[in-house]
Amino acid sequence: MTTILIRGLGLIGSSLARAIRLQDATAHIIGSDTDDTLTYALAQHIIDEKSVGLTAASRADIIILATPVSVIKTDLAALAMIQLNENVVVTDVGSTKRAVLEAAQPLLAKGVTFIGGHPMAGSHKSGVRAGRPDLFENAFYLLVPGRNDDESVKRMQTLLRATHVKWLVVDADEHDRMVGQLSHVPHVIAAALVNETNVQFADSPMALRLAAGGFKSITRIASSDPDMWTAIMTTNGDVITQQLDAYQHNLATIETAIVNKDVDTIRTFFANAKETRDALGSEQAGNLPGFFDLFLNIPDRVGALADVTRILSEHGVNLVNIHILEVREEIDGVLQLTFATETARQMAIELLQGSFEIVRRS
Ligand SMILES: NC(=O)c1ccc[n+]([C@@H]2O[C@H](COP(=O)([O-])OP(=O)(O)OC[C@H]3O[C@@H](n4cnc5c(N)ncnc54)[C@H](O)[C@@H]3O)[C@@H](O)[C@H]2O)c1
Ligand SMILES: O=C(O)C(=O)C[C@]1(C(=O)O)C=C[C@@H](O)C=C1
Repeated sequence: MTTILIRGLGLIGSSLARAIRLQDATAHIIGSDTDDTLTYALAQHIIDEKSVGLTAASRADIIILATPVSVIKTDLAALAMIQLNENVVVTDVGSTKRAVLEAAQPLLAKGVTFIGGHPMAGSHKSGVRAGRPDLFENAFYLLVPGRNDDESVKRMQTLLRATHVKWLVVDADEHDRMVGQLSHVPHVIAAALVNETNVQFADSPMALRLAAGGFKSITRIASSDPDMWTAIMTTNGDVITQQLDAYQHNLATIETAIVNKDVDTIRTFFANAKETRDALGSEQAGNLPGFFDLFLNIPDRVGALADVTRILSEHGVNLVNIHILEVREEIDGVLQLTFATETARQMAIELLQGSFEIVRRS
């Protein structure tokens, strides 16, 4: 039996737990998080045991740190003070790697195996309820081993084989530069665009509701957790600010071309971007938007819930998750339906809006 301690059972930690569980029913999964999260995770059989802080660390064969990077750093320092299992593998899922590897030095100095990890898949949603076992399927999972140790890397890959990821070993500098451009800068841009739009519409707040696919798709990630992103900005700041400078230079170039009505430059700007973006595709894992929710008022009558699922399945619309948020006797409840694609959610809206009241669209 393998004992696995997962510290932080949010989107990523609970998705890993769910995937491990699918592959290895005998694994003993211990969770460490807030009591609310642990109670939910235990009830849903995502974990087998609740624990506090790092108290279970000494019993674990693998320790997965899946909290914000700031907490991962503190935990790595604390782990260096604890007597761990001789063959333990310690890993993390943090979005930056130089700071994490630096914080792992005292642990490495004690001879403990540490392998930095970063699954390149996720969502703007957070928390244990957002996790799913297939979150990482076909996504890249970057590994930054603390020292050359192929055997430990293989052990970790075996433990996490149910994630069905594509493993890639990189060094910490390379990692932070790549994800800076591909993930961190885009999150800054999305948040800045939303904030600036808010300022521009200060005198007409209703205008934001006109936002269609363009604004929504470029700003989806602005809904991500602020604490997680603060920790990322403070641990990859030098790279991010350099890349933002280059981006601003690019913006200035297109701005000048627009002012000068320089049609050739403007066209080349869009043509180059289209060529690169088209080659990337839109449906590959790690790129998927992840979750599309729909909220319905569900009347307090026998069979109402069954009607919703029947209508959707009759039309081949797949649900990722269904969750009753409120049920009060003789009063409508709120039903949360989660879909994997925007197309599926749109179909569901069309199919259900005649029979049920749609209350919110996130
Ligand atoms: N969200 C993504 O798309 C994504 C993708 C890849 C990697 N990551 C990285 O994975 C890590 C987790 O991100 P997430 O999206 O799962 O976040 P999340 O907010 O869904 O989960 C974080 C969990 O950690 C817990 N936590 C926070 N501080 C804690 C503490 N001091 N003690 C115990 N528990 C604590 C929270 O209660 C929460 O359950 C982050 O380091 C993030 O950078 C995120
Ligand atoms: O899909 C999203 O919502 C994400 O933000 C996932 C995303 C990314 O930027 O692509 C976010 C942070 C991670 O470290 C890795 C993946």
